[in-house]
Amino acid sequence: MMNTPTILKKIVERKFQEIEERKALLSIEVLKDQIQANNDTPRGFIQAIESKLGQNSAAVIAEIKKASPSKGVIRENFNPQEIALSYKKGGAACLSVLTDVDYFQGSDAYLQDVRKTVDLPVIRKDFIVDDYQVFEARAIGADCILLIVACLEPERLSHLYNLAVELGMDVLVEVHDAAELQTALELPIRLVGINNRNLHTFEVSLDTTFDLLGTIPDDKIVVTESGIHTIDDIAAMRGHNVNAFLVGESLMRADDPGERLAEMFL
Ligand SMILES: O=C(O)c1ccccc1NCC(=O)[C@H](O)[C@H](O)COP(=O)(O)O
Repeated sequence: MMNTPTILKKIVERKFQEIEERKALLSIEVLKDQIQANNDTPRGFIQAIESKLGQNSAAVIAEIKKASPSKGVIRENFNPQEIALSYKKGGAACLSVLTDVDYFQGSDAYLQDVRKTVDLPVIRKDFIVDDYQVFEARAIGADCILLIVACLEPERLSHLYNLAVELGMDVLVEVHDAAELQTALELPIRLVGINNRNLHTFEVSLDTTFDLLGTIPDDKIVVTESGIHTIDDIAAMRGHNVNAFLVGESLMRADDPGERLAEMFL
C-alpha cells in the first residue's frame, strides 16, 4: 500500500515548484542586486529576544497569519499593518510573518509592509529549502529566517544556516523530536525552536517542549512554538525556565491581538 503524503511533505513538494516559478520571473542575481540596492541592515532578532529576557520578561514572537492547513481561515479581518502596530503596543519582542501563499494565505508583501510600519525585527515564516529563498528573504527585508529540521538534510540545513548568517540574518532552527534536536545542536545556533505541533499529523502537545528541554545546553535560548493559548500554558513554560514564545492562533483570533498579548504575558 502506498504511504499517504503528509501535509509537510505536500507543502515542501509544492515549495520546490514555487521556487522554480519564482526563479523564472526573477533571477537570483537580481535578488542579490536588490539586497545591495536596499542597503538595509538587519534588525537584531536574537538581540530583541535577549533584551526582553534580560528584563526578566517573556519574549514573544507574535505571529501574523491569516490561515493555516490545520485551522483553515483564522482571521477574516486581516490587516497585517494594523496587527503589527497592535503587537508593538502589546509588547511583542519580534514579529513572525507567514509568507507562504498556498497553504497559509501569506505574502511577501505582508512582510514588506509590516517591516515598514513598525521597528520590530521580523522573521520570514516559510518553508525554506533553497538558497533562492534565503536571498529572497533578505531582499524583502527579513531579519531572521526559520529553518525547519524536518524539511532539510543536515548538509543543506547547515548550508542554508551559513548563507543566512553571511547575509546578516539571524536563524530560528525548529525541531520537533530528539533526533532533530541533535541535528540542530551540531550548528552554532543560539535560538532553538521547539514546535509543539507535529507538522505531519497536526497533533499539538506542550509536552514536546518539556520532554526535549533536558538535553539542551544552557547557552541556547529555547523558543516554544505553537499551541500556547492560556495564562496557565505560559506559567507552565516559565516554570520550566522557557521564556521565549512563538504565538499565532490565540492572538490572531482576538479582536485586538496586541491587547490579548499583553493580557496573556504581562
Ligand atoms: O499550523 C499549521 O497547521 C501548520 C501545518 C503545517 C506546517 C506548519 C504549520 N504551522 C506553523 C506553525 O507551527 C505555527 O504557525 C506557529 O508555531 C504558531 O502556532 P500557533 O500559536 O498554534 O498558531
